[in-house]
Amino acid sequence: MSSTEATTATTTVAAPTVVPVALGKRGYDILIGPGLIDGAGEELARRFPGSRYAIITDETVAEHHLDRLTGSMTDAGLDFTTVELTAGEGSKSFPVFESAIDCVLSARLERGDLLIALGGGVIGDLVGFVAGVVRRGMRFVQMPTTLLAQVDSSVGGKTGINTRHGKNLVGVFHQPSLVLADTSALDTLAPRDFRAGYAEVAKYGLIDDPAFFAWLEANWRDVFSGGPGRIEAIATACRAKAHVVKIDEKETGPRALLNLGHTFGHALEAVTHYDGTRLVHGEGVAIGMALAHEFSVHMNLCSPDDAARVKAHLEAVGLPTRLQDVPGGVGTAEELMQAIYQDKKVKRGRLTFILTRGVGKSFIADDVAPDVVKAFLGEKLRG
Ligand SMILES: NC(=O)c1ccc[n+]([C@@H]2O[C@H](COP(=O)([O-])OP(=O)(O)OC[C@H]3O[C@@H](n4cnc5c(N)ncnc54)[C@H](O)[C@@H]3O)[C@@H](O)[C@H]2O)c1
Ligand SMILES: O=C(O)C(=O)C[C@@H](O)[C@H](O)[C@H](O)COP(=O)(O)O
Ligand SMILES: [Zn+2]
Repeated sequence: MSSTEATTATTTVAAPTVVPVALGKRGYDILIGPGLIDGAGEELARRFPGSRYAIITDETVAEHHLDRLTGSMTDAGLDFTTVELTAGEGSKSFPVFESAIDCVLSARLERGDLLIALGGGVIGDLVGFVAGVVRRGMRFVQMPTTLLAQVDSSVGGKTGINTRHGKNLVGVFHQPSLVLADTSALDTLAPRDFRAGYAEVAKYGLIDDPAFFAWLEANWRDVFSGGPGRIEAIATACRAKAHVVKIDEKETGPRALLNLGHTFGHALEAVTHYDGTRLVHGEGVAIGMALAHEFSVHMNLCSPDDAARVKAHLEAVGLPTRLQDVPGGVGTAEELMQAIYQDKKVKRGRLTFILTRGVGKSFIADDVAPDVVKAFLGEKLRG
């Protein structure tokens, strides 16, 4: 055999992009790239020697990606148990929270062990909350498998569940110990869920990065088709979020900017009873961001051209932008206002909104007059 024939073919996997979240003792790395689930066992064994794990996922994600993770963890000699929950927003609820806790305790995981959230934002928010309270705080690893989770929910430590009163009303700030964003997991994601996650990507441009928004307008097809722009967009979003979380971990100030589009969006999710067939979070955020720009025009803060530009881009990628786009309707302006009053940004009964002076010029507006918001919503409901 010649030396050329003897050479073993090796697959070169590009090193992941690493984005640090600089929070001192609570700091951690976000690793972004393809194949990270397959290499997770080794990564975990190196970073958390001697630990046991509970992998918590949903049934859809399990079907596509659980074997890759359990195979890798078995190869690395790790001890773990797995829990599969029902997919969808309904799992961010007290009954599912309780049953997840029961599984973790039944497996006798100790405080120093780790939970692994393998899934989208629903699994990440729920598992983070379980980790935050079981034995008064366990460590957890985020393995986000949706675009939304890779660019937003897996980073920053906001965890929690919904109640009939509103979105994310019960939860804790609890930072993960590591985020492994395997971009190849996105290949199995339904187009609707990919689009919904894109709304949160566009959000970073609209908050304070007009160049990123312009880049997305030019490159969104590459992001959707899985070209090199996809990892670039995810890394840009993670860097932006890591920066905001570093300067304001518990949202006493600028972190509220990450709520652009969410005051309206969360109200829409609440009035549609978190029914993911009618509206998913990212779609609510897309409508909410379009409304936030139109409301800013209504308040003479933003030019109609900028609001139209934002709406045009969201519509170009196939996202909804109007109240009328929600199947089955969204109720009355009064019903939406009741939901808006449960927003966590309400201070002493006064409404806070993220408004804008144009693309990439968002700001926090305290004390927005409720009758002006209600009149605006009434106008929008009339079409
Ligand atoms: N904590 C935060 O900072 C934060 C930020 C943004 C959103 N969120 C929350 O995130 C949630 C929305 O997250 P989401 O959009 O990821 O929804 P999700 O977790 O419900 O996932 C969407 C759907 O995709 C499926 N799925 C996930 N990964 C898949 C894959 N790789 N292949 C095939 N199917 C896959 C899921 O089973 C589900 O049916 C909302 O509850 C929202 O409030 C939290
Ligand atoms: O991380 C944040 O801060 C955000 O606001 C990100 C949002 O995209 C996310 O939907 C978050 O869960 C909303 O926070 P909430 O405090 O309004 O529940
Ligand atoms: Zn969001």
